[in-house]
Amino acid sequence: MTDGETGGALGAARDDRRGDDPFEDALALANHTRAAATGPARPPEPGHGIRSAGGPPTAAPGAPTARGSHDPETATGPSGPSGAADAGRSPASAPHHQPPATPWQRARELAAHAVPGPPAPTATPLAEALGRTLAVPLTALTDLPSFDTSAMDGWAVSGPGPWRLDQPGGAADPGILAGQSPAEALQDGHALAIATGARIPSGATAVLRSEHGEVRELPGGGRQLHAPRPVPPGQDIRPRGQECRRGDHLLPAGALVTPAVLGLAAAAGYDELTAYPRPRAEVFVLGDELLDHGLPQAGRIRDALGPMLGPWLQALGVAAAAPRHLADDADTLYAALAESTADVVITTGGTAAGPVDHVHPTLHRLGAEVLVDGVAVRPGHPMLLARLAPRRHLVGLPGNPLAAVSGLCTLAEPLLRSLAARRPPAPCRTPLTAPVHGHPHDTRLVPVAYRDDERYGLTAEPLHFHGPAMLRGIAAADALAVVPPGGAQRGTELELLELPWSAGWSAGGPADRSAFGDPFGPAGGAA
Ligand SMILES: Nc1nc2c(c(=O)[nH]1)N[C@H]1C(S)=C(S)[C@@H](COP(=O)(O)OP(=O)(O)OC[C@H]3O[C@@H](n4cnc5c(N)ncnc54)[C@H](O)[C@@H]3O)O[C@H]1N2
Ligand code: MOO
Repeated sequence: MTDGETGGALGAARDDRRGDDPFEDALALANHTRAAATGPARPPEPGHGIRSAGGPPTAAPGAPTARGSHDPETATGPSGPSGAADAGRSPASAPHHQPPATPWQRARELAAHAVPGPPAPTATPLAEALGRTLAVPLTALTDLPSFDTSAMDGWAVSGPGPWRLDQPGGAADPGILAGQSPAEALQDGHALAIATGARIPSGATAVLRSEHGEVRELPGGGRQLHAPRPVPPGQDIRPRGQECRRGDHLLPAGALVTPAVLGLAAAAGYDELTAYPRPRAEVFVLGDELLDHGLPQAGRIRDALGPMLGPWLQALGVAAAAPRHLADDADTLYAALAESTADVVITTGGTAAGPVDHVHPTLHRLGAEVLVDGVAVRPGHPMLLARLAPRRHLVGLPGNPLAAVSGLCTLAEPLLRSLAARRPPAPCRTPLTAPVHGHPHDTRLVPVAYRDDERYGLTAEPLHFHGPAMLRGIAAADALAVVPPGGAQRGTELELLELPWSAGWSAGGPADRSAFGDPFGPAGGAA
């Protein structure tokens, strides 16, 4: 139903809303400045038209050959003209030829293999290594612990008790503290106060915890330490090399640098790690209707994608520049794409063939190679992937927000994962708590939340509010369920694409059902 939404009097509304608007002005200024700074848009290289590598080389038998159930007119329109002659033309005058949609799984593979591999690894200071992938194994640069260490606050003791308490600094002597190097050996029958983490003096055989010892004054002066029971040798001493020996293999190449890996690397003596660079992404948010603050008004709406995509990309280990809003203007988009040096440019909106949908014509004008032009997935089927230069790609996300999420997970995530040398996530299949309708031909991605089921363990509950323009479902979700054409019954184990921040809980919480009201009828109704 929502596939058939139309833009209506969009063009007319757009003229009305130009006016005294600070965001509009800032936008215009930013784009103007940027365009002016770069001079006239670079002309395309002669003979470069749009080169489509798209098409589904492995289309499943019986797969749809036009773009799903969409208007066949748009699926069979003529190819646009190539080269400079069509620069700046509106899509209305150069209709985009829509090739067959690529099957969803194939689209993900094409995205993952769009680059031959990650760029060369670099030495990366620990503070910048989070989220990168190790290019070489992590081996210990030192024994850990690197010296025999007291595991408790108490006394280092030598031999069986009782022990004469050494207090070279007087009665208030704190003994050996962490960070100090005891110079003198402990004599047999002697004890010395020691703190957790302090280096064990040579000659010590064990540590007696402070709560287990009793200090008694001796009649002739001095003090004696008593233990209620015998202290086994080695008690509460962490021996040197207990965790690892210098040169031990700690983690393999390909491991993700997590906060815990940073901690381990620091403990093992590293100041920098040899890791693959973070892919650099730039996000261009298209749409003159978008506001960056306040309430929607006069036909204009808030930009939901700018605030979402930066952090989402960061969660994927990407260095993402602050999203830039671009005016719905072909030359502005052309200049921004021609100028960008990012590994991956992500555009939002403008992928369809509406009056101000400039993505296809601009790729054409740039001579980009379109690798995926439409995917057999709902929502988000107008998504696209193009090669701007040998190692520079563009992912065109549809403007509808959940459709954009679908494009992000389908095309951007595998591409960025390959660039970052990240491993694919472990396959995750979970039974559904409720049936989900399917699209007749296309894969569907449906937001689901994890639920604990007494009988089945971890299950996935399909969420409502999953229309292409809605984020309410995905905001409460842990994952997107991959629903095959035709749908899935309750209890079916479906592949899940986990959201990058998912940790088995969701914003609504298992007990709160209020987020899952029903504007669409049955759970998981077809988008
Ligand atoms: N004649 C046809 N029209 C449309 C088709 C089609 O096949 N034939 N496909 C529809 C589908 S499905 C989608 S998805 C959209 C994709 O359109 P675009 O990528 O060109 O996106 P826009 O037209 O710019 O915007 C679509 C929709 O999303 C809103 N939007 C855009 N950006 C944002 C943002 N940053 N935050 C929030 N909302 C955003 C925009 O206002 C529109 O409502 O095309 C359909 N049309
Ligand atoms: O159905 Mo569109 O692909 O709104 O996402």
